[in-house]
Amino acid sequence: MLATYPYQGRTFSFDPAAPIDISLPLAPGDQQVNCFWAEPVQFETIRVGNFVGSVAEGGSTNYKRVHLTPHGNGTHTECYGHISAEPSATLDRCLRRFLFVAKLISVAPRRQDNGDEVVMLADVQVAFQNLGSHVELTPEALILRTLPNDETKQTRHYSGTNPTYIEPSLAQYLAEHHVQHLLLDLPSVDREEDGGALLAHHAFWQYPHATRHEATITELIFVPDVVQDGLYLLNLQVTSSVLDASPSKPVLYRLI
Ligand SMILES: N[C@@H](CC(=O)c1ccccc1NC=O)C(=O)O
Repeated sequence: MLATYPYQGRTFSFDPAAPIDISLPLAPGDQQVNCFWAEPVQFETIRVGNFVGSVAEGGSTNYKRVHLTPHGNGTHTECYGHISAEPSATLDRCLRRFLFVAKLISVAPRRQDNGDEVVMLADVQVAFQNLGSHVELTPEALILRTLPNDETKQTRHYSGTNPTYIEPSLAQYLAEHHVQHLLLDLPSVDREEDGGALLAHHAFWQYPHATRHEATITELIFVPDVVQDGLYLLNLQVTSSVLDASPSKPVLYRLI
């Protein structure tokens, strides 16, 4: 059974029973994706008096404390609070809608003279054109799958490896075209070590001169090869943490 979704004067259809989860799991141990020198996720069994929060150890319930670093462990979504001192710049205030029309494109980064691998604006523009159908449709969200798309992206330890990032002019272009949400399979839109410049973050949020308060960036997604480039309905879910970032669960539905 198909459901319909209206967008820019058209009616699209999607199958609610066919979700495509593009988040990475949050699990303890060193088999998980990791970046920015974060400690691995930890789930700690709570013990109080005779109580043990582990059914395996004889307790009545599982009851654990979670230790995690949103920017360093797994799929996460952030708002401009990532680069702002404003106390009100928290994701729970910025992200108030959870369904968006998204385009998924695949782009290979280009090696720069200094050895950096960078996703270039020109290549993204070509990929947009190559989508064929719905070329004229400006999406609310852009999902960037970098090539090659090997499975190791799900478990990579990125810290200290100078991972791929995006050209700041690409972030600027997305802001100018009112793309509110950027999702990508990299640890950051900016260079791992850039002296605190964070040029693409600033360009995407137009911070601080014309801050795009509702715009978000989602990092460390993984889009399997079987998912084709094209038009999707994106359901972007986060925790209600009062923080600049949250672990997140982006889920796609193919739009037809
Ligand atoms: N590149 C920045 C650091 C940075 O971007 C960052 C540091 C810790 C956690 C997350 C970061 N950026 C993520 O988007 C710098 O060199 O200061």
